[in-house]
Amino acid sequence: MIEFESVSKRFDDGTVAVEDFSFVLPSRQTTVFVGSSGCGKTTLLRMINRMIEPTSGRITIDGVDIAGRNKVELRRSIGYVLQAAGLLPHRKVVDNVATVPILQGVNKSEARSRALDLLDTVGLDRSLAKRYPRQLSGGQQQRVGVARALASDPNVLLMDEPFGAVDPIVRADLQAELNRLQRELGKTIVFVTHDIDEAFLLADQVVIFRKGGIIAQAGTPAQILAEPADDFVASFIGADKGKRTLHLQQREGDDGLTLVVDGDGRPIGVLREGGVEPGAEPSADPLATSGDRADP
Ligand SMILES: Nc1ncnc2c1ncn2[C@@H]1O[C@H](COP(=O)(O)OP(=O)(O)OP(=O)(O)O)[C@@H](O)[C@H]1O
Repeated sequence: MIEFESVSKRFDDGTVAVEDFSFVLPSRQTTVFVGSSGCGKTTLLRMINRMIEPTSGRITIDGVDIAGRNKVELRRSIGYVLQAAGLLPHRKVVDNVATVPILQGVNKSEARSRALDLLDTVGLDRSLAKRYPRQLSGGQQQRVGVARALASDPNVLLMDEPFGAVDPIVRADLQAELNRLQRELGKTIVFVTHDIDEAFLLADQVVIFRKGGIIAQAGTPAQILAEPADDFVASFIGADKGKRTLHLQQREGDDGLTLVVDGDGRPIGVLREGGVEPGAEPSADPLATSGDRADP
C-alpha cells in the first residue's frame, strides 16, 4: 500500500504542483491518475520513487516512510516506465532489461537469462534480444521498457504515459497486455494518463485531478461513470456530451443485426443475445454500462 499524507510540492520558482494531497493506493491494484496537462500527475508519481521530493507531508510504502530510505536503493526497487521507454540507446535489448538486476548484484549470465524470460513475459520474441532499441518499433520499445521495469521483480510499478506515443492499434495491444500481466503478477501499479478511456480500461481505481493535484473524484470506473461528482468530472469523462450514452440502431442491409452507437453516432459494436437472460425480452441491459445513466 502506498499512502500520501498531506503531501505538497512547491517548485523553486514558486509553482505549486501539488497541494495537501492525501490518498491511499491499495496493494496489488492498478490506480490510474488522470487529468489534463499540468495538474500534477507526474509530480505525484515521481515523488513515490523520490525523483522529486515533497515540500511537506509524508509518503509511505507498506507503512515505511520513504524519506528514510536510501534514494538509489528505493529507486531500483520500484519499476518505472516512461512514455519514451527511456532505453539506453547503446545497449542491446537484453542488456537494457538486465541493467538493474546487475546493479543490484545479480551475476551477468543469470541476469541475462532472466531478461530473456522477461521478453517472453511481455510478449516479445527472444530473437529481438540482440537488437539495439533503435532497431525496434515504438510498441516493441515500450514492451522492453515494461520488461526492464519488471526485471528487479518490484512490488510497485510506476507508469508515466507509457503508451502515449504509439499508434491506437499498438496502444490497444499494449493495454490488453498490461491487463493480462497484471492479472498474473498482481503489482501495485500507479499509471498516469491523459486518456480517460485508457484509465477506465486499466484501472481498479481512477483518480481524476484538477490543477494543483486536487482530487475531483476518485473511485472505480463504474462508480465514476455512474455518478460523476460534478460538471467538471462529467465533462472530463464525456458524459456531458453524450459520448458515453449508448443507443441501439437498426439499419437496412445489416441482416437484422442491431448496431450499438455512441453519443456521437459512432458505431462501437453489435448487440448479441448472450447478454440477455433466456426468455427475457431483449432490452438494453447488456449495454447497461453506466453510460446509460450518464444521459443528461
Ligand atoms: N521542475 C519544475 N519546476 C517548476 N515547475 C514545475 C516543474 N515540474 C513541473 N512543474 C509544474 O508543476 C505543475 C504540475 O506538473 P506535472 O508535470 O506534475 O503535471 P502533469 O499533470 O503530469 O502534466 P502532463 O500531463 O502535461 O505531464 C505544472 O504547472 C508544471 O509546469
